[in-house]
Amino acid sequence: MSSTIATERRRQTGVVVEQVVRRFGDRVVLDHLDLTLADEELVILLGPSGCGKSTLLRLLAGLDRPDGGRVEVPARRAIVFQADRLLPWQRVLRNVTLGLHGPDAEQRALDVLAEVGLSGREKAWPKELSGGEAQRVSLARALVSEPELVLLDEPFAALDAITRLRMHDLVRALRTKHHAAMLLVTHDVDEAIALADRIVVMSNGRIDTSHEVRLSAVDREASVAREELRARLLADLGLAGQH
Ligand SMILES: Nc1ncnc2c1ncn2[C@@H]1O[C@H](COP(=O)(O)OP(=O)(O)OP(=O)(O)O)[C@@H](O)[C@H]1O
Repeated sequence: MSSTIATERRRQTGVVVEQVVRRFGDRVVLDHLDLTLADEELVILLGPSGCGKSTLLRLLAGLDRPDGGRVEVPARRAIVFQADRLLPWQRVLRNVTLGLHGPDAEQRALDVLAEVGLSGREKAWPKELSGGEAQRVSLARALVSEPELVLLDEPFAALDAITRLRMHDLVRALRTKHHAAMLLVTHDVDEAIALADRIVVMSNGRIDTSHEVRLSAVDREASVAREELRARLLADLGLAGQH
């Protein structure tokens, strides 16, 4: 495999990461990592702290470049971070329309704010929002440009448990509507099981496909299957016996 740098963009959705290497000084954080995402697939990326999950998302977002390997991503991408990163001096609506062009930009922003349950809050300032509302604005901002790929870096980690469950329902609803592929990083095994089409685990700078899990609605609803999967994922993360 050659290690030429070739970050390609293409029209289709879906993602191909092939033999990607990223180093920081002497430290190899991504070590010939492979990952693909199919069109409209929701993949959850689990992995211990510091293993390189955010580094991979930043590469896919185009915020960083690999030292080797190949990254193919769709042209329209959006990223949602753990902290909302809203502009505090702009109202909610303007935070969503930023970077949008065209006469229908405002209407599109209002529509997507309605989808995330924030109709009527468009004139609020970010500081007036709860953590859950601010993250819903972040989701609206990500989705308003109709991305083919949405990257979510621990988007709900700072929220309380009930708000987090509501956000899971919202993500499921938004997926049906927007048809984007999604790659979501989390430390929360239950969040992974609740949302994923496929769960992948990263360790030692790679994703080991022998540990990946595909989930059907049936697996998700059958409590025995869910408990087995939970135990297995915790073991993969080196957290066996913890809850
Ligand atoms: N710009 C940078 N310069 C130097 N080192 C970096 C840089 N970005 C990331 N690293 C290092 O790369 C490693 C992986 O970081 P990364 O943030 O990708 O991990 P992570 O899996 O997302 O961790 P966490 O789950 O704790 O958020 C860390 O050791 C980090 O210090």
